[in-house]
Amino acid sequence: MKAGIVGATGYGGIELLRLLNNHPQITSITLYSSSQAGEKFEDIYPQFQGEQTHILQDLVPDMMKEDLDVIFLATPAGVSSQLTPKLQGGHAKIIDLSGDLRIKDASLYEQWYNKGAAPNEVLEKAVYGLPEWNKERIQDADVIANPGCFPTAALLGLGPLVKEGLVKADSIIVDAKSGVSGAGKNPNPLTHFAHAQENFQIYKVNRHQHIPEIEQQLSEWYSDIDPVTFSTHLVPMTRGIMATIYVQLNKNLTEDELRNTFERYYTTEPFVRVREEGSFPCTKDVYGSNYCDIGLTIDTRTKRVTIVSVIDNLLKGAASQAVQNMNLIFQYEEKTGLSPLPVYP
Ligand SMILES: NC(=O)C1=CN([C@@H]2O[C@H](COP(=O)(O)OP(=O)(O)OC[C@H]3O[C@@H](n4cnc5c(N)ncnc54)[C@H](OP(=O)(O)O)[C@@H]3O)[C@@H](O)[C@H]2O)C=CC1
Ligand SMILES: CC(=O)N[C@@H](CCC(=O)OP(=O)(O)O)C(=O)O
Repeated sequence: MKAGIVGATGYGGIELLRLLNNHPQITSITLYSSSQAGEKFEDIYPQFQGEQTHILQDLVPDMMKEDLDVIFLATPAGVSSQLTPKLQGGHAKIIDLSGDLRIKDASLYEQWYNKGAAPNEVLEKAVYGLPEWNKERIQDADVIANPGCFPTAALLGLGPLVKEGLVKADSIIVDAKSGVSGAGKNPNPLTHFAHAQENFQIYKVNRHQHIPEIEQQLSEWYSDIDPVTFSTHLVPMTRGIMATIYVQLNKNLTEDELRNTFERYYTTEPFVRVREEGSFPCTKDVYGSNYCDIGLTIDTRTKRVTIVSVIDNLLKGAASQAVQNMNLIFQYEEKTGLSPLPVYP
């Protein structure tokens, strides 16, 4: 299988290269760059020197869509909305890591991303690539909208209770924290080392672009769901996301019934691990892996459920989830090439 990575010099692209390089079905990987075509990738990132070298290529959509089997777009918002129409309709499957193809309502995308949306024909074709919840549609897809990092953690944590109609519709609060690699390779005033280290800050309060993505999926599971409160914080660590989720139930459940609801959905899922009662995950438990670990409990005083969901933002939140989607599309075993265990400590 021949794979191409657009945006290969970015954090998501680099992780894709690392994963695809170890994927047994991938025979060639072509890297594309909009700003450094002609340069050797290994000169820019010497840590990747090895048996193979990669010259960064210019984007030629007409050739790419026929020559490649799968194209990953690891580009900033606003790029794949323009590029996907040029790459569609050929031989290659497209997996977009950005937010451009996730939100079905073009005007909602424009409102939250402050950019022009992809054409409706593209949005209609794009399948939301959350494998644990959308496997069948992913298997038939030509274009995948890979979920956002925060939505992956939030939705895997909320899915079983919302899908079962157990959550009071107006009670959802998602309090999320991310490491700085979530913002990509270029520092900005928020993520600059001098500002971010020894600091803990909330950002994009009530205006984070992942809010409509989370609400879109929740309302597919349960149409009467109300808007959610979703807050994001920057933590001075390189990678990792923790979403601490609070919901109220509309019926009483015991701890066992609560855990069983999650187990029913996730025991057959290779990358979601639900903790025993009293155990809660931290970000290092999934560092460098495709796992989402979930811990949960009910507060008998407030009747509120606390769900803790952790992922590696660059992996289950981006690159490895994209490879999981590729495996499903091409009918490889879902775990192929996704090295099973986290890096610890
Ligand atoms: N970082 C994370 O944890 C996550 C990121 N995402 C999303 O994935 C995408 C990639 O993220 P990330 O890797 O962190 O971002 P980076 O900023 O690290 O990298 C993006 C890359 O895109 C390329 N690029 C920039 N402009 C263009 C353009 N006009 N056309 C083609 N390529 C361009 C650049 O490479 P070059 O100049 O060589 O072309 C750049 O290296 C983003 O949309 C992001 O929001 C999603 C989930 C998690
Ligand atoms: C730490 C940090 O800044 N994280 C980014 C994640 C952005 C992202 O992944 O954006 P899309 O999913 O919309 O492509 C943020 O909160 O905006």
